[in-house]
Amino acid sequence: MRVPFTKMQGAGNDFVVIDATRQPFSLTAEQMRLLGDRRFGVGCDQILVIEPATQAGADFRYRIFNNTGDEVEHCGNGARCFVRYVVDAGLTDKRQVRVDTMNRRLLLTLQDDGRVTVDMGPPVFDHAALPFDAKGLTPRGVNGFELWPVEGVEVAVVSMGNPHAVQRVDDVQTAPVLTLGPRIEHHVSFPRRVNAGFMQVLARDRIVLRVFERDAGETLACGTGACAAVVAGIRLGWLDAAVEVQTLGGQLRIEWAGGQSPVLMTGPAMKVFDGEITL
Ligand SMILES: N[C@@H](CCC[C@H](N)C(=O)O)C(=O)O
Repeated sequence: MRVPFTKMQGAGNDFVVIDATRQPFSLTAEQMRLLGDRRFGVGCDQILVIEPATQAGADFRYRIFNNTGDEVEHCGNGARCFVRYVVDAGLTDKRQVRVDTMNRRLLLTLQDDGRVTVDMGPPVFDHAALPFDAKGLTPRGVNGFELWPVEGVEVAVVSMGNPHAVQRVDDVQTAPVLTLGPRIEHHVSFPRRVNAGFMQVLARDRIVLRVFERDAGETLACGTGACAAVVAGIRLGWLDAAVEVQTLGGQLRIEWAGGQSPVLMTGPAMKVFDGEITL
């Protein structure tokens, strides 16, 4: 099967984008693993599939698969690349696009400087939503929020549509992201596993973040991870309402006014090349 695709990246988090607005998407999990393989395929952190809208009020539907072939709920950097793709491919002439993911409707705005702002919706702290099973764990309350003891460190748990466990570290460069990340990802308290964030607070409006993503391992940036880290930092009293997040692959701006207000994420989205692969 010949599969046309577009390679894209947002702050170095990289994607194979498949346009399924004209023909149905039919790749198996095995074919997606091959597509995502950096040696035997194209290589990417996630595969993004763009489909026609199925719900009233939406412009498109957007599905996300980790490079393991597992379908997941959300991808923030991918959302920015999605809107860049649909505008550049002429699939819409709107600069504000509404898109449905597995469990959220996102509003995306293409800015004049080429960056994209995504209304990611509100964060969710309900443990069932992550899911997070706190049985046997005693939290430490900080500023009315909780830090949970997991794998010998304290994590804040937040869902941005997908699950995140965020910890504060003194030095993100030397943090044990590659060894502790997978242990947190697979910890028994997270039945559907979790994305593990490591944040260093530089100032109340500036953090450095590394994320060990569920399935994909450490990536150069994780958009939902940046939102989760800033939300956790605000709830814990460490951060202000607008924060610049430095990732390994670029900078994201995250804003959250608290409560049920949506988290806003602004950052880059770039095409790398078009291609075609036979699977
Ligand atoms: N890179 C993404 C998140 C992709 C999904 C994640 N690995 C998961 O399994 O939840 C982002 O930019 O948010």
